[in-house]
Amino acid sequence: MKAVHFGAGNIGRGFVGLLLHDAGYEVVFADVAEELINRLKEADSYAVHEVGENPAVRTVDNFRALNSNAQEAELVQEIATADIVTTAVGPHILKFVAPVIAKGIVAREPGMAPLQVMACENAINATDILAKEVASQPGVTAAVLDGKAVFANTAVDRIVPNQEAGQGLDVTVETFYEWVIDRTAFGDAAPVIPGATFVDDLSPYIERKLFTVNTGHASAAYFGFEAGLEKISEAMADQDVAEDVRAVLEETKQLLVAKHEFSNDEQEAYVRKILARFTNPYLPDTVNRVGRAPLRKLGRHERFIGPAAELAERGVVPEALLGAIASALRFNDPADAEATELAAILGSENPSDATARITGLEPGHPLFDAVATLVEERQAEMAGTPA
Ligand SMILES: NC(=O)c1ccc[n+]([C@@H]2O[C@H](COP(=O)([O-])OP(=O)(O)OC[C@H]3O[C@@H](n4cnc5c(N)ncnc54)[C@H](O)[C@@H]3O)[C@@H](O)[C@H]2O)c1
Ligand SMILES: O=P(O)(O)OC[C@@H](O)[C@@H](O)[C@H](O)[C@H](O)CO
Repeated sequence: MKAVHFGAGNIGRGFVGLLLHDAGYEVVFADVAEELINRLKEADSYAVHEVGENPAVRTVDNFRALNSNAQEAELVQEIATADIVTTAVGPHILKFVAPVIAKGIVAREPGMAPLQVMACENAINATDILAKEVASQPGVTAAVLDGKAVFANTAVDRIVPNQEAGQGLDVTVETFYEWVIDRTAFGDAAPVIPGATFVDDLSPYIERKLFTVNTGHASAAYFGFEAGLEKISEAMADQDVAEDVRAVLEETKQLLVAKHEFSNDEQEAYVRKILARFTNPYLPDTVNRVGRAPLRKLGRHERFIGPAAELAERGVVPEALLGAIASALRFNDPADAEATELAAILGSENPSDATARITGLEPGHPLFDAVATLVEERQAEMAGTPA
């Protein structure tokens, strides 16, 4: 069995690659980072260090690696003969990996089992985004894809921080993990991945994950950044930050319980478990990594505006989420390209236009004015004049 995995970064090596390896797949990593790919080509194995409660070291071997820019022809052949394709590249990168995936699908021999494609990104229905990109490639139609590939949405959860320099290919991760996969896409031929959970309806799981783990995580990052703290565990040790994060997760809990079939007690237990994960002192995770790409995180269906908009539509003023959104607007890490772009938008557009551009909210939406007020306040702060 063979899997081609795009993105040999933190979650690629520390989670998806590990679980596919443990499921018996040979993994072909495809990445654009030349040095990383060369290291993978030269290595026979790497170690995944699981830190926290019940620490363990796992070994990943039986992999190969390809540079997806320089070795496209080889990559097409690997995809043409693979059982599975997964990605962990970031939601905005899916459009760049779609062309080679499309070529690989088109090159599959008639009679082969369909390629099973799963995007493992932090976004609602990321695989649908990838499938749409694949289907829009020249020469690819629904008829061409029919029978040659199936696309399944997934939710992936494991905190994998940026790795220390000098660690080589080895990855430090938390012990917890969860990979939930939409079973319905596969008919009766779902892959066997012992570490994954297959469900008939993914939407409660992906929303619970994104609006609890990622909403809470990003809140800790932005509140922590504002407080001048470096690590997520330090942010969570700060009483004010911890209380603010808790308040945000109370609001998303309210939405998730109202919307899905999670009981209040079940969601409360989930929240507590997630908060405990953020405090893991063995995990060197930073507010800069977790807060990365604030424009993506402030998107319409993302971890802040998504739940806040739905609460507002239900007549609830999401005070704590608005506090986190205000904090996200202040994330001005100079090393983050999206933080720079965010500052440029705030510096050049009126509050209403900037709100629409940053969040995708439409004027007239019940959340719009509250966010526009935060935008205006942030603009005044940046200009050094009170709003
Ligand atoms: N790190 C985590 O804790 C975690 C957990 C769950 C989900 N995720 C999601 O997984 C995805 C990847 O996150 P990460 O933390 O591993 O990031 P990362 O930056 O460590 O890894 C991304 C990798 O993708 C590669 N890449 C970029 N463009 C590419 C292209 N065109 N073709 C092939 N490879 C390309 C990069 O070189 C990099 O190695 C994101 O969507 C993230 O939200 C991350
Ligand atoms: O990957 P992002 O940028 O969407 O979010 C940053 C972190 O919150 C994220 O990577 C978490 O560590 C992960 O989602 C945990 O499962």
